[in-house]
Amino acid sequence: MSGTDVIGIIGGGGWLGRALGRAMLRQTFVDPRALVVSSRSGHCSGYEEWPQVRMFRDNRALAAQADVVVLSVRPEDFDAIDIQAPGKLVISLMAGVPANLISQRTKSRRVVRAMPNAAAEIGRSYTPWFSLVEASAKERTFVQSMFETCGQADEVPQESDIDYMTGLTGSGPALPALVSQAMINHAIARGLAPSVARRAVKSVVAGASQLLAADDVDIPSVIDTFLAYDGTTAAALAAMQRSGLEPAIHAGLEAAEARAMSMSAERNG
Ligand SMILES: NC(=O)c1ccc[n+]([C@@H]2O[C@H](COP(=O)([O-])OP(=O)(O)OC[C@H]3O[C@@H](n4cnc5c(N)ncnc54)[C@H](OP(=O)(O)O)[C@@H]3O)[C@@H](O)[C@H]2O)c1
Ligand code: PRO
Repeated sequence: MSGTDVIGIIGGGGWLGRALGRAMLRQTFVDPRALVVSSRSGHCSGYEEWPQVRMFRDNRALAAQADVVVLSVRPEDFDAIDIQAPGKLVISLMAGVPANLISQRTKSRRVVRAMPNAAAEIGRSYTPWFSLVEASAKERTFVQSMFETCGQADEVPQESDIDYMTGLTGSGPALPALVSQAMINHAIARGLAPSVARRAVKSVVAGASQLLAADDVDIPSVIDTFLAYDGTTAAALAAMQRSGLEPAIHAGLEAAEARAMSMSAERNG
């Protein structure tokens, strides 16, 4: 792997493909002349600032030009992707498509499965990744650095970790979104102006996220501190626990994992 490798993103105009492509360009991880992207129409929006990025309709042509192929189409669209990439590094962002199947179809053993999330758009994804065959030190550095252009990343030792984390971190941003929506709904029902309710909740959730993200902040200690204070916050937390918040979150994570596993199982036949 080298800094001059051509990177091709199949589905490079989609939500995640575009977020990754733009992050790599912004962070100068890839030169715009070394980025190729594809869509069914042959045009991908989001790259206007980098006119040297090449756009393809034909995925075989893209794969022929690229040293590294990123698969960022929806899982159900994978069947229509007919590329040969023997010896090339193939990085899939798809949920529920097993690495072995990707390897079989692309004719490459060098397959990595990664699971970024919607915060890639603002450079705040968390991306676990798994390599089907043991990656070389150069490949590891390349993949890790690629995903660090849009947030934090970690290699994980087994593919089942990716299926689990498809829910935990891939779908993860949707969980606080749902909690936020519940808070907004409550505030509006109690008579707050919707604009004030939305602004208040967004501000609280964004502020809390930054507070919790600090390296020296330990989440269980934060909860213990609120409980020990024994005031209104402790009352809220205790009532939420009694109402089954934790089982509800666990059920959500298990449902996402089960969906990822059943998608994989269906594809493995
Ligand atoms: N969004 C997330 O937060 C997220 C998080 C983790 C993982 N993922 C995974 O990332 C993948 C992409 O998700 P997404 O949310 O970015 O979906 P998306 O917004 O629908 O993007 C997929 C793109 O693939 C393109 N495409 C479909 N068939 C194609 C083909 N034959 N050749 C070239 N391009 C093709 C589509 O573009 P045209 O219709 O213009 O061709 C579309 O823009 C999925 O497999 C998903 O499981 C997504
Ligand atoms: N977003 C995609 C989905 O909802 C994959 C993980 C997160 O299926």
